[in-house]
Amino acid sequence: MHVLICGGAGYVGSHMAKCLSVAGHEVTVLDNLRTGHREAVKWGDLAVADLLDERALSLIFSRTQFDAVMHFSALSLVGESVTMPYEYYATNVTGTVNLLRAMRARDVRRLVFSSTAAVYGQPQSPLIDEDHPKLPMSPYGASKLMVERVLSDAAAAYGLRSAALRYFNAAGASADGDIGEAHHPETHLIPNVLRSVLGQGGRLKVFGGDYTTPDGTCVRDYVHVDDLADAHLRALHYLNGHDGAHAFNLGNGQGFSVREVIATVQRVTGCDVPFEMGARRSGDPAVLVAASAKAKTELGWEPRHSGLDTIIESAWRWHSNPAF
Ligand SMILES: NC(=O)c1ccc[n+]([C@@H]2O[C@H](COP(=O)([O-])OP(=O)(O)OC[C@H]3O[C@@H](n4cnc5c(N)ncnc54)[C@H](O)[C@@H]3O)[C@@H](O)[C@H]2O)c1
Ligand SMILES: O=c1ccn([C@@H]2O[C@H](COP(=O)(O)OP(=O)(O)O[C@H]3O[C@H](CO)[C@H](O)[C@H](O)[C@H]3O)[C@@H](O)[C@H]2O)c(=O)[nH]1
Repeated sequence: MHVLICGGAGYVGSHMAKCLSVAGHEVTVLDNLRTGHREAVKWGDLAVADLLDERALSLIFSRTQFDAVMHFSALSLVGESVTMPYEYYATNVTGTVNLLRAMRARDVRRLVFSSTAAVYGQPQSPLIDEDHPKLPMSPYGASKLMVERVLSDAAAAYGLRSAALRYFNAAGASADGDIGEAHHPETHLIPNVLRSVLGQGGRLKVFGGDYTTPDGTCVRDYVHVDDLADAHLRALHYLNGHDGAHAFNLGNGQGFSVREVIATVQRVTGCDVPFEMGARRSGDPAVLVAASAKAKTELGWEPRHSGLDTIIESAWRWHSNPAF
């Protein structure tokens, strides 16, 4: 297959490009390089374009007949989305509708879409499954849920087959250290803990120690980026035999607190983590853990790099010697 990867210069998308390439597929990356990196595009061609530029999209689709699209492009910081909602809805919703129109014009009928646990909002049960109420608390989460609605409507109107993969906390890096997470500024926990060990960015600030969790810090479900890529590949194959718009949670089903992440980093790196306790970050639920039974049953997905040690070891390898 020849797969177009929108956002393939970013963190998850670049691991996807590698995974598809290793599986023998051809890849083209479309990215505006806003948060992505040219150096992360090592598999397939790069078309530098913005999803808001319909002419550029139509040109890219006229050059190649893609078999499917994987769509990672987005603005994806919860806090930032609250302060600049127009940009978030434009990129995440309008950009996606532009992409879907370009696909329709060329009769490309399969899409795997990066959704998020943020579509659920405040958890109403310890484990979140796909039927959990969807009450996003930020423009970011709302924009992803809107796209999921568009995908359902597109299935009914145009026969688009899609899978929305709702990831929990993507983490880790490629085992051989050639690509990894490189967000500037970095907001995610694991890279920030590692940066504090490396003396970059000062002491780690722990956002809140007074949550109703066993040690008072927030609990999250960390899933290795290569396991996410594997799930996307499985979702793509799933769409060969299934009409409609589908959604799957992707997580390990096991939560780790911020303090547990810090302790694991200390163990894996053999270094102390300089940190201080700070105030809660607004919008952070105390616990977010996935029930991913649906992805296991229907996609045959099983996370293989799911241990927190494995995730942190791979991230440590990358952050100690990043290629970009
Ligand atoms: N990282 C996580 O923990 C996480 C969790 C849940 C969901 N997600 C979702 O997964 C996807 C990938 O996340 P990531 O961490 O790799 O993000 P990222 O920022 O590293 O990658 C996004 C890519 O999209 C590109 N992009 C942004 N706007 C664009 C536009 N208008 N046109 C073309 N390209 C554009 C960026 O340049 C970047 O390369 C996002 O959709 C995000 O919402 C991520
Ligand atoms: O420097 C930091 C960074 C994070 N945290 C804490 O660590 C936990 C994890 O935070 P991340 O920023 O790494 O991840 P989030 O759970 O906030 O966000 C992730 O999950 C969301 C779904 O709820 C979205 O999908 C988002 O894109 C994705 O990064 C949170 O409790 C946060 O408060 C800190 O204490 N200090």
